Amino acid sequence: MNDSNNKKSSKSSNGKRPPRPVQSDKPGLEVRMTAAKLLGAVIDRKISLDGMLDLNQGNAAYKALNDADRALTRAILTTALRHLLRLEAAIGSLIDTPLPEGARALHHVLIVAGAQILHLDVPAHAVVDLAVEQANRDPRNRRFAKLVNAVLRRMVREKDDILSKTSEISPVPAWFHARLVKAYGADDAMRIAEAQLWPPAIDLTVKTDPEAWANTLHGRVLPTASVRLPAFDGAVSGLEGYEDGVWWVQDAAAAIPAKLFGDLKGKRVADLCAAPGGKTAQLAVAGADVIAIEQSANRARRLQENLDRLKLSVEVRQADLFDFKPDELLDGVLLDAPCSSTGTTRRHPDVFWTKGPEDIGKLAVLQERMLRHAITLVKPGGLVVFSNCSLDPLEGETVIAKVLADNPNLVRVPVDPAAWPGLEKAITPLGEFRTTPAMLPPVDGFAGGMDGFFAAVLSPR
Ligand SMILES: C[S@@+](CC[C@H](N)C(=O)[O-])C[C@H]1O[C@@H](n2cnc3c(N)ncnc32)[C@H](O)[C@@H]1O
Repeated sequence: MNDSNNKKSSKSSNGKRPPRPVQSDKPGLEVRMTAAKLLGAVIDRKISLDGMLDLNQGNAAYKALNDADRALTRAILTTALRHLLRLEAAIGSLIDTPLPEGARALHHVLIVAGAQILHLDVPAHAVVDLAVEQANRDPRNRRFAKLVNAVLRRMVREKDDILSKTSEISPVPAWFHARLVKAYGADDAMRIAEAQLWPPAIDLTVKTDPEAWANTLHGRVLPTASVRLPAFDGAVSGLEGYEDGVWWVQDAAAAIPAKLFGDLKGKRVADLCAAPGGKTAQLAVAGADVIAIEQSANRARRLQENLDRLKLSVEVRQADLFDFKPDELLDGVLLDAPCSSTGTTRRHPDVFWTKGPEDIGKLAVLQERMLRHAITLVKPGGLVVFSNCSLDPLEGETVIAKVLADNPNLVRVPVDPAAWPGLEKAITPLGEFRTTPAMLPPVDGFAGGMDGFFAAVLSPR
């Protein structure tokens, strides 16, 4: 260690002051204050939770917490966002008159406390105590401190009754629930909406021998050949095989699109929206000669780091896919297009509160443009796989139908359900993949569910 590392300095090596820890004489208070502040940023200002929880560029108060407090803050926030609508209904049922319109800070304190009382293993009396303290310390909330105390104490007493009464409410916003009903019918819509409350499992894609890795890691092999891990608390980077780069984390549904190419040995393939690279890695492991295109410089860097860990050789180009023209037409193109991500809300429960119907429409237009470009890069008889993690047909089935409608030389190559035992129900009559979070039921102590994904295969003639 060199000398400068040992000197105490109020500035970090880049000359900026390090974030100041939140001063609090009450243990646990800074966690709740940070959680309430970040909850407000998501639901009132549509700021992405992942960005705020990033350890490099994220929120200063969050970064200043210790590891255990950060984990608790994250747990409170994901729980509060998953259950937001039911928590709001619960709080509404415990007060005589609705909270004043502008009392957002008070709303956030109550939601943060409610999420812990109803869903987390935190001593309830401590939760109430901290919420009252939080209210007292904020001039906007001080006059409501007694109300906070009364509402939360009742919530503790009537927990079971509240949980049962609010279980009828769809956990997803009304605009999205209506879209689910239109696409999947009322029963499946409620099943899919409920499934977004399930904490997601961790799935791995392994380079070879999923059975052996499932044995080693006490996991189970899924119909996608992914290895699903049992619930555990630690970091995946501590598991066997991580350092050696023999597997990577990838939801089972996300592992499907790259497999739809079939045999890729010796084929020249482009992955047009590549980072962080789960699908690029699959293409390379399958023996393709891969060019990975990624527009964002940060994400292209992360893609390269991930490929380096996996010891995979891929040509990474930081570029806009619309500027990419290969010297010769390719055997295959994967377009895993940017989307509303509504299929990943178990993992990213802020999506429903940061995105709206207008985003779905805009993204569908972009996806269609991207697909029209992608099909020009492939030789006749080659394959284009189009995919994304949206649950909305506007970003999936409709994009494919529109592009097929005015390209008479383009055909859909239907996926054969017989090739996907255990996932036959995820293949539509037209031969497209449509997974939802309500698929893959829980088995033998393993969590159920998979991301909502759409994938279709096209071929120019
Ligand atoms: C859904 S993510 C891709 C996930 C990736 N396929 C995987 O499996 O890890 C979409 C990616 O497309 C990138 N992207 C968006 N617009 C792009 C464009 N015009 N050209 C190239 N990449 C783009 C985004 O930066 C993002 O990294």
